[in-house]
Amino acid sequence: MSLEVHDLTVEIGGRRVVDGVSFDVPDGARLGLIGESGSGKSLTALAILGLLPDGATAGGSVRWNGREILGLPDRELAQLRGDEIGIVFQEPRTALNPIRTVGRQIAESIRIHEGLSKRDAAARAVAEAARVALPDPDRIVARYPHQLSGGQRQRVAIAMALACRPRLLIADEPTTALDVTIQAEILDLLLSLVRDDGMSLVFITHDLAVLSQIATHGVVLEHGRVVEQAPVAQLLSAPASVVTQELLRDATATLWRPPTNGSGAPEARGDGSERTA
Ligand SMILES: Nc1ncnc2c1ncn2[C@@H]1O[C@H](COP(=O)(O)OP(=O)(O)OP(=O)(O)O)[C@@H](O)[C@H]1O
Repeated sequence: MSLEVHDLTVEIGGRRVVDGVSFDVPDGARLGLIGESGSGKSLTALAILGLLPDGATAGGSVRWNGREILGLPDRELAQLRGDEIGIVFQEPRTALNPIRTVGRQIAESIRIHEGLSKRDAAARAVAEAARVALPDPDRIVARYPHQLSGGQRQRVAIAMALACRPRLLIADEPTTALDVTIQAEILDLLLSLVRDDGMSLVFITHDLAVLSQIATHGVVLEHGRVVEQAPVAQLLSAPASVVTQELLRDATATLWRPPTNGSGAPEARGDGSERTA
């Protein structure tokens, strides 16, 4: 199933904050949307998902599996989200209900979409907790979000997003709120889950180092416009735009440094699998 975004615009209060963004995500592809804060990454994702804030309007075209989904009724979009398109946001605290156990929340997202009995969904919740490598899944499902670490909460949010095996995952800065070691673990987890299922991925980040670990293709945004789009290996080794050059300079050195190939130019396999120290 493919996602085709064509000439997408978003206006808020008469201001055009996404201005003619186009990109394709073929079945199983992993694409990164990258840019500085305020460049329009989140609003692009929210427009695709039909989750724009009140007062924002979208134009252009978003086709999912050949079908236009921009402007679909809320009900149909809600069904699409969760059935076929999963979402993970930056701050798992806001995605999780503080007064429900994490097992119940995972089970609910399965029940809504698959119509399982409570008992079957509870059993599946344990399996899904194990799938995202939560420790002691049998017992952790009985805990509340505040009893988990930030990384564990993000694993729960990922379990909820992927429980119904969506074909596309949209992840908006899912590791930004976490410390560097946990960030790397969550990236590894996401990459293996996405690969195992052959899912497509749209991954939003402001960090080229993070992008290089998870995506094969990058779309660089500035002021709501695409300034460059290329395989990640090319963005790393021959960034064409000033924006990408600056993103390369600012990439988190603690996680990743471009290896030198003698000429001083960075190398990358571009499949997102390398993690050099
Ligand atoms: N609810 C809103 N009301 C008004 N303006 C908004 C709203 N949300 C975003 N904007 C504006 O739209 C522009 C793009 O915002 P967006 O959140 O998409 O950027 P971003 O690249 O995701 O940034 P960040 O990395 O900080 O999340 C920014 O100028 C922002 O100020």
